[in-house]
Amino acid sequence: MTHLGVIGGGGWLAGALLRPALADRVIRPADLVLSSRSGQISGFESWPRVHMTTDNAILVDASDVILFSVRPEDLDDIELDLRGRFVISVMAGVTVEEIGERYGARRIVRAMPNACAEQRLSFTPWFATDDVRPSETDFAQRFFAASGQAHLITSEQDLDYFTALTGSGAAFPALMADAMIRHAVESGIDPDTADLAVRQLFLGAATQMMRVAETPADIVELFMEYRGTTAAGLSAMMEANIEHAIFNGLTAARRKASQRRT
Ligand SMILES: NC(=O)C1=CN([C@@H]2O[C@H](COP(=O)(O)OP(=O)(O)OC[C@H]3O[C@@H](n4cnc5c(N)ncnc54)[C@H](OP(=O)(O)O)[C@@H]3O)[C@@H](O)[C@H]2O)C=CC1
Ligand SMILES: O=C(O)[C@@H]1CCC=N1
Repeated sequence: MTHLGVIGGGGWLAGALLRPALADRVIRPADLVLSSRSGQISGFESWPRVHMTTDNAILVDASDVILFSVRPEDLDDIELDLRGRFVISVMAGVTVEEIGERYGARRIVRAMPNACAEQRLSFTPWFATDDVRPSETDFAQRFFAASGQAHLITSEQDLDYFTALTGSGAAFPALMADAMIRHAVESGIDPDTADLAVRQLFLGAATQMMRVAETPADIVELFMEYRGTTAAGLSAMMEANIEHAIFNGLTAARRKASQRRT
């Protein structure tokens, strides 16, 4: 079995990825080492054999696979020699070139999961350098598949785009959901009921969009054809140029994802 070391293993994303992988036995608890700066790591109480450390060198010595899950700005404090080692990174905007330059590794997988990993509902595109071995790509696929849909891609540049589109997880839908809840409350619906109604709406909408053959555009068109209440709402949102707001948001997030290199 693979020995996995996760630098930043106490963080939000690491926990969201690791709990499904542990539950599915992709990794054995005794073969997992997590590091943090503070030594404060919670969320692994069900797996008491997981090792925890504040020393990344100890983590590296104990691991076949080193997964980086720290915030990009924290990399400057991490000095390691990872020549000849297999490295996975989930860090936004950190290229394989940068990882290679900093740490000497050549066998690198870069992935962009999202925090829906905790619910096993991440969309996780991942990219591998040419030198990565078949057993290592197999591990990466199994590891990311435990927490959602793992999708091998061949263009590293596309990862910056996916950082904006799907790495953001619930954030963009949550913005729309929050506006709907606030409108409902302003219209006299009690807050708890508004909250429940909108959460259930998003669950229903996402489940339906995943299960029916029609595309999201088809669904919009279907409601427009009724020329009823929903069409009135959709038309007003289109007139207010909701598409423009969404395009601007994704463009800004995409720009930020590649900003470290500009
Ligand atoms: N959260 C998300 O939705 C997503 C995050 N990402 C990427 O994942 C990465 C992690 O994000 P996230 O989990 O949200 O961040 P968090 O801040 O939740 O976690 C970062 C972790 O890194 C630890 N850390 C920082 N410096 C060191 C160090 N020198 N040695 C060991 N551990 C260290 C922190 O420890 P301590 O708390 O003790 O300081 C903390 O446990 C980022 O690069 C982000 O871009 C990608 C997609 C989605
Ligand atoms: O917002 C961020 O920077 C990180 C990367 C993608 C999701 N969270």
